[in-house]
Amino acid sequence: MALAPVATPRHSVDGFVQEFLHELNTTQGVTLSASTINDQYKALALTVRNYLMARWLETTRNSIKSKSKAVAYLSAEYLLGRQLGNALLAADLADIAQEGLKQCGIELWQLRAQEVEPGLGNGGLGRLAACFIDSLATMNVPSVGYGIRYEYGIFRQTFVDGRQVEQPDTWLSLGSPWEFPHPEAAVTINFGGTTEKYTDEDGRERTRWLPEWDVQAIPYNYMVPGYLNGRVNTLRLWSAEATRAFDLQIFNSGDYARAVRAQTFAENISKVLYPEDSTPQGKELRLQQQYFFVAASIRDFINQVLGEDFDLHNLSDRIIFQLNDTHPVIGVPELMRVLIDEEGFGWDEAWEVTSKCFAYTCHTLLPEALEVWPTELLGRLLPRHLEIIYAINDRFLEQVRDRFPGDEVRVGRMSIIAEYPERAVRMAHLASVAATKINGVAELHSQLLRDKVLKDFADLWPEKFTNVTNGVTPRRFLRMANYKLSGLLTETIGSGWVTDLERLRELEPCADDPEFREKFREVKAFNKRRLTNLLRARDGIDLPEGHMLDVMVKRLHEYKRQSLKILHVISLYEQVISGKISADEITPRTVVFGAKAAPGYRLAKDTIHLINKVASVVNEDKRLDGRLKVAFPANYNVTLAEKLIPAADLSEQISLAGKEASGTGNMKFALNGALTIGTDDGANVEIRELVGDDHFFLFGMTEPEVEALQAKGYHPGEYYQNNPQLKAAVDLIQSGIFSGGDRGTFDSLTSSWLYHDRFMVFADFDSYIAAQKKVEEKYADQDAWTRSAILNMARTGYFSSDRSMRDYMTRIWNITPDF
Ligand SMILES: CCc1ccc([C@H](C)CC(=O)N[C@@H]2O[C@H](CO)[C@@H](O)[C@H](O)[C@H]2O)cc1
Repeated sequence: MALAPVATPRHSVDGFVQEFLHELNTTQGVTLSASTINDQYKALALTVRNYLMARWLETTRNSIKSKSKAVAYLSAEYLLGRQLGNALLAADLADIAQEGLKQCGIELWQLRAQEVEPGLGNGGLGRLAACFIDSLATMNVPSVGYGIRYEYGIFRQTFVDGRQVEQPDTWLSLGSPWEFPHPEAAVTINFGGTTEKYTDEDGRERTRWLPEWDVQAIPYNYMVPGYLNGRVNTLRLWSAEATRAFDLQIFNSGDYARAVRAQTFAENISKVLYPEDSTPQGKELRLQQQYFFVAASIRDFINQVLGEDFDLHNLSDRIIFQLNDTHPVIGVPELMRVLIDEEGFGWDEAWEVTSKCFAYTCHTLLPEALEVWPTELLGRLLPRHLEIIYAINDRFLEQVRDRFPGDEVRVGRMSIIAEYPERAVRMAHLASVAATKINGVAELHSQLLRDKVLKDFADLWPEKFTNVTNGVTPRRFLRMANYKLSGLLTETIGSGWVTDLERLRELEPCADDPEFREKFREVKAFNKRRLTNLLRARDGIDLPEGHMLDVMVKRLHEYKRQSLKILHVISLYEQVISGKISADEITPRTVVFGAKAAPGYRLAKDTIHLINKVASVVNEDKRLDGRLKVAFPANYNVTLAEKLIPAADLSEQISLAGKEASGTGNMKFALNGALTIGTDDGANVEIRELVGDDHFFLFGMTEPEVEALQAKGYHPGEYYQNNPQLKAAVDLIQSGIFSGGDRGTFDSLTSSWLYHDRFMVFADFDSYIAAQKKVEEKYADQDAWTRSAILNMARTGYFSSDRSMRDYMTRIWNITPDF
């Protein structure tokens, strides 16, 4: 008996209101008059879900029915941002909801403000994953995102006396209306124990894993709606629960704590996101998290999509697992274990399949960010996987010796197993051996991977290496975050740009149109007023009228050089209070920072402290006549980015060349009509090539120049001694003026600069200051500035994550969208 397809509510104000009130009454169990904002928000979310449900079920049914190849995006992080606005957009419900709610006496923006964003990521890598799954859905690509449903996401940042203090991220405290738990599809995940050899019924020598303990991986599904295309893909996040939640015997023996210990122990696995984004702490729980979600995802895809009668020899015809950095690479020995130990494949048979099922994206250039797991730890937690990794390595090193006979130094360098300082597994080497394709995230980055970080592997397998420059979704970071600009774009070139961002090119002629420039400036002014209202209400920060907004928002890390930005501010301040320049020589500017520091990253936290202390002095010093301000709203996240980026005039992308793999904030700012001051690093290079040198403030050493200076020997103290402006700025910090007269407060920072300065802040200082002069000169000519801003927008359509997905499909996945 054919079931009727799920009814979608009527796409009208009445249909919407009816559905909303129905959800308010039946699901929230309240009347409109008695409902709280949270009730109304929940009911609205449920209503929007209902408009998307039919297409979600349809998409899921088709993806299981279709025999076409799909992508499984494996990522330990997804920085999703708020869901309501994006769902309203995808379902083309924003206007209807606005009107319908108004009829109910409710303001849509108030309900949107009720949503706590799922902060299931640290920064660039996590947000990129979120942009990518949005593009995969909008481009009709059969795909599923797999990850971890952390109970606590990235910490909430507060400032106490200018210092970062972390608060737990209780994003689930009011429940999340966007998740669909499926405990019936739980997967058992094993840990610990030993392995044993045995002879199977066919007399073959086999190995089996005898795990010591296990947990349940419970899948929670999230909708990933395509933009106005009737498709809804799925994001499947795993949550850990104890297999035996409660031990009644132990409870009855009165040892209540031990009775529930298994539960707490198990739950710990998906309890909290590790807040580091570049220096792995090597904690066992982190490895448990990685194996937990990857093993569940592989088993889930085989069970739920392929089904038990699927011949796994053909697995690579149906799936490609994209490894979002090395965090999910334990999936390689896991798939080998499943094929050999559970499916009875021989080694070569299993490797034949496995080595066609994975692709690896590297997101970093910092050696310390490359994960290595001590064999002691990995062997204790996953004894069978360590055996398999050793076997993979043995066969790999045979290949290396064949190709480079007698070159044992190379063998040692390339081995998946490091012997020093302790025996450990190099996860980037394992990924490079197993992956069909290895890509960096910007052209310069991919080149540096080939020439340096993974050179040995590029020499061995040049065909494996490719590049896919990052991108950002134009739905969230333009259409939704900057709706005033979107309106101007659509009225000027039509609405096609939302799914075909290169269409922005059609705006180029508008740069020479004074009328359009005026409209563009009105939009920017609107966005600035909106930000001003937000920061006043959110942080008690007052943004002065008519200032250039100079914005630096990204994780706090020495290589990103927030220190260079604050030294610029301190230098301007020093010159005024020392009378070298008068305040009116300064272009009215507010420098806006947004940045979280990993809790254990001392110098990063000291930099936050310095920035806040400089702000509290500079913002109150009348001698500046209010022409230079510093604003540092706390808890920078996706929601704040959506308000900050559209309001920005100047985008700070000032990392030391050769350190930032790509950057994605740089793309969001350019697309929202901000000009970039930046080094030739990461994707800045490609942004500058596309927008043109006249519309980009380039400064600093190039990557080869950095290498050369490093090789020659870099002595930051000399730059300090020989550069009076730099010296005056550093001395002002050491004077104690920003620390209530205490001269030593920032010694950790100033001494790290004077004696190490690993990221060459002093070496690039002069060039940076000179570029900032050019910024001031250009900003004085608002028409020239606006013209450049429009050209930045018109020429950066390339940085759509839709284009990135097209590149992955053609260069790595060999997949074509479902049409
Ligand atoms: C602690 C282990 C660890 C190490 C590295 C990472 C990430 C790879 C760091 C990260 O987010 N990298 C950023 O990835 C972005 C997306 O490709 C790039 O645009 C940024 O340049 C890069 O820093 C997370 C956690």
